[in-house]
Amino acid sequence: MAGRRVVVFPSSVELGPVLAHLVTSRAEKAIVSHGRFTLGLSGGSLVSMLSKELLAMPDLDCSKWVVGFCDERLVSFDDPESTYGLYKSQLFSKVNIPDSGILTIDPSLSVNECAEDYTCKLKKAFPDDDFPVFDLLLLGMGPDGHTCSLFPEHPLLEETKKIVAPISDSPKPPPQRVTMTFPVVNSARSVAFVSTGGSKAAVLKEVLEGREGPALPAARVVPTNGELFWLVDEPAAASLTIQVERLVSGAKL
Ligand SMILES: O=C1O[C@H](COP(=O)(O)O)[C@@H](O)[C@H](O)[C@H]1O
Repeated sequence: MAGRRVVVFPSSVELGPVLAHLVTSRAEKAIVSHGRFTLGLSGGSLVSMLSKELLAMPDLDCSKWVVGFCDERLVSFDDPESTYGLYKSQLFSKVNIPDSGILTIDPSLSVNECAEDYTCKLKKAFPDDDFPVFDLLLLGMGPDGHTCSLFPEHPLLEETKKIVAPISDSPKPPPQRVTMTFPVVNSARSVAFVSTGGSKAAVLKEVLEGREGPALPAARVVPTNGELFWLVDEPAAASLTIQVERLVSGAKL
């Protein structure tokens, strides 16, 4: 597929620094171009890898970053399932992102109100866009092929109007979440999936090489005008037969 780069690393040890460099290089470019860097974060296994690798970057300056969440679980910020809560303790408390630059959900609201409230926050942060155009979205993929909180065979896969949607029946706990929709994901200037470990091998093959039946959610991420990276380790890539790039540490994307 044109514009998609599948990049395989021996392990997350080599992948991590390349991911951090991707983030900071897209940040520099965005700040030169339009004065700020808008970053969408996912939860799950990404949180600890990204936090560790960004904190290891020399002279990290996040003062012009605006950070949102690709999806968020509707739990209080001190719940171990809260994606914001995890980033707060592992990253935000240690870098200079202004509080006003961190766009959080309001977990005290009902799931529908929460999605509306988060939609308003994104519209305010992106007043010129019909669908927010993030400079970079970092995505994960579950072993079922979900990304954000967009799950296989769920009606939300067909959402075309909303920026943020509520979900009350997430098959992965917790059941109540809010999620960016595909129109937002596919409007981004850059999208990078991070997928590691042998538990992702079978689904990664289906997502990247196709399958019988409807495309899995992660396969529906095809940025309209943006670049798409799949950063994976050897165990996750073990079943792939497509051509991939193999990189080691020090590589730059
Ligand atoms: O529930 C979620 O899962 C996905 C994938 O997580 P991973 O631990 O398998 O990498 C994550 O991207 C999403 O943000 C999260 O809410």
